[in-house]
Amino acid sequence: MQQLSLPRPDDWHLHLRDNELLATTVPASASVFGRAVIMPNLVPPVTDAQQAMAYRERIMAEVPAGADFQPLMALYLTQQTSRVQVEEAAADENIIGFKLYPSGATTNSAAGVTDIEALDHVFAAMAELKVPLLVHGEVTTADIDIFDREKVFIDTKLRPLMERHPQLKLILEHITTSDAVAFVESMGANVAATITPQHLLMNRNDLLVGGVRPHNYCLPILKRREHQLALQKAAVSGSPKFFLGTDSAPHAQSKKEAACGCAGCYSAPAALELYAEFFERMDALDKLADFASHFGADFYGYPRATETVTLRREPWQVAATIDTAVGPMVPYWANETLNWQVEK
Ligand SMILES: NC(=O)N[C@@H](CC(=O)O)C(=O)O
Ligand SMILES: [Zn+2]
Ligand SMILES: [Zn+2]
Repeated sequence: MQQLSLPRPDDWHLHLRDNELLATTVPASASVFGRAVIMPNLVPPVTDAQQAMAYRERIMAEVPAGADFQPLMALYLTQQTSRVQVEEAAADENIIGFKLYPSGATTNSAAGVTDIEALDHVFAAMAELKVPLLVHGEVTTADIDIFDREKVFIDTKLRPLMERHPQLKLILEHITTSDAVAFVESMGANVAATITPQHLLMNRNDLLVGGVRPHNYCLPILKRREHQLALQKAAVSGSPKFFLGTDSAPHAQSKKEAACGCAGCYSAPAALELYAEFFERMDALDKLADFASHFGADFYGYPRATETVTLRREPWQVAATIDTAVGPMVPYWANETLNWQVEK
């Protein structure tokens, strides 16, 4: 196969950051994706509808002419989030749901949730008003090993949460373990998951063998190979519960290549091509359109895209660095080759 057309894909988990960096990050995603869920972990976080609208306007100002890009704003859930805010979110077509960051779990999560159970009235309102809950699923206590944090979160927080709120529409984001796959499969159609390119293409060897590779460092951290295999199987299974969310998370090169490097892979410059690479390696290119363009829209209740994008089989090399307003950035897969290229 030399050419592959699919309905315009959507990115159901994306970090664009803010201000001058938007001139780089928005075109990178808007040139390929039709819709994207915009993560709210700015400093300060995007916690209410007003802040989200102001942020959305800053994003829209950077959408290239001719691109039809729809940012779907996620609001940052805090211990102070109220039922009124859930009602506001439900009434606002530009807001997709609330994002739960356990406090301390990841980049800019300090304002996140410290006591999930204390927010039960908020989750009840979300279930009632059909407002989705997007979850970074990791516990944060020092006694739990970083490689076990997703599984422990599922067992101690998520399963009980779903028992208390069985109707809650929940997306476990950037899943990394066979435990997460099993959890999602064990739940009803109101529970789904996104999977990143790095968790499909890599395991923890790619982070640590032969030297530490900071550009493959993200959270939840890459796991052992058997978990990667479980994610791969889920992605090509044809189950509508698993779909595309890049978690493209740009950090300046100087912040990644540092004594205490930031977590996040900037995959947007090659996002769809990375997924195509994975699906081709799995001999499952026929499943790419469902994963990238159909299942997420179906789950969230948006119409499937009618426009198409075309991938050509024309190997290319991902840039070593990308110049941005905050200095050079090393994209995920830098200097490596990809077989497929999006026609732009
Ligand atoms: N995935 C990451 O490693 N980093 C993300 C935050 C997140 O999605 O957890 C970021 O904002 O940098
Ligand atoms: Zn996260
Ligand atoms: Zn993320």
